Amino acid sequence: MDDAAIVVKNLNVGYLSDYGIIKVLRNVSIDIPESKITGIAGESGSGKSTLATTVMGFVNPPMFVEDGTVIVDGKYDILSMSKDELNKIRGKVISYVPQAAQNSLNPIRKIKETFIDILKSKGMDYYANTDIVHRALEDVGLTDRQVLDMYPFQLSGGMKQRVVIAISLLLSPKILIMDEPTTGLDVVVQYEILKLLKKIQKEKDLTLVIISHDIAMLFEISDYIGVMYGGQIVEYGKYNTLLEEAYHPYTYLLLSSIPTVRSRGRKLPRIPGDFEGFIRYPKGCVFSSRCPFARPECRENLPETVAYDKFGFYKCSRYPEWRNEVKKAYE
Ligand SMILES: Nc1ncnc2c1ncn2[C@@H]1O[C@H](COP(=O)(O)OP(=O)(O)OP(=O)(O)O)[C@@H](O)[C@H]1O
Repeated sequence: MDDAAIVVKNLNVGYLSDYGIIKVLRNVSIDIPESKITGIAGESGSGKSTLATTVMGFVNPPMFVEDGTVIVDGKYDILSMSKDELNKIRGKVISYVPQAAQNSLNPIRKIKETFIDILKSKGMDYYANTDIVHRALEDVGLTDRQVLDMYPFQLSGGMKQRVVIAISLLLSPKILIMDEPTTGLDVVVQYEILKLLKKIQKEKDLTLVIISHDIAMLFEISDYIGVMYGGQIVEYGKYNTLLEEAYHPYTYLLLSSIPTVRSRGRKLPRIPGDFEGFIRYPKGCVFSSRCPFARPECRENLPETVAYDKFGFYKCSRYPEWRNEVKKAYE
């Protein structure tokens, strides 16, 4: 316990595009604790999926890694492993469920055939391993085995998502990364899927990383939260620490902009402006142009990363001064 399941160090990742090189991840470092739920929050385009795919070693053109390391489960140096080596650990040590995975279940193949393909890709025979498949389906609450003889279109969105989770857990990985696991599902089904994920995480002592733009949902389920902005993780820490005392103004503003019953009728703080983009990237703090608490030096100088506890950190050189200004501005 209390070790890191994923260690990312000084990761810089970009894309080759018609406009030249677009550098997206900028010096990302994070230790993700094992046996906990980590939520990675951030607006669309902040680099969440780029981070997840790099951690999985899915680095294919136009994406490229400039430098940095990713160590998984204390021993797998992902970015120096071959495709064959990566294939051996994917599914067994670390699994990944991409965004909208439930929609990419092959529509003309029965669920059983998808399991046959997956096991085959790992050199395993379906019929010799039906017990594993049945257990995986039971784990996600699909106790009726008839589901194996159904086509994806015969399943509801929630059932498809359960199948996808069963596939990702088939070979008992220690780590599961899920990209937007509840997007596109109705609210009741979202709640059921979250409850299921929490149950599975506890029962299997899984390290679960959930990536989403839905910060309210992440705060519901996570033990730790990372906040991404413009290709950086600007803050990481225990969810209740961030909730009670965010160290980074962006975290504070994101949390304050979530409507609650209590805020009804009150004006919510908003985040002014837009991110400059990865081409006209800010020189100093990445959030400085939108930060109501920024000083001229924030625009010029990169903030230090301030670490605390075992895993927490933030990138703001104006903490704690900006907290006093919050009181004057909004409270
Ligand atoms: N194939 C690509 N070619 C060029 N640039 C890309 C490509 N994929 C992503 N990018 C760039 O990387 C940025 C981050 O994308 P990424 O998908 O990692 O963000 P995200 O936070 O996961 O967003 P979303 O929630 O919308 O998926 C994008 O804004 C875009 O500029």
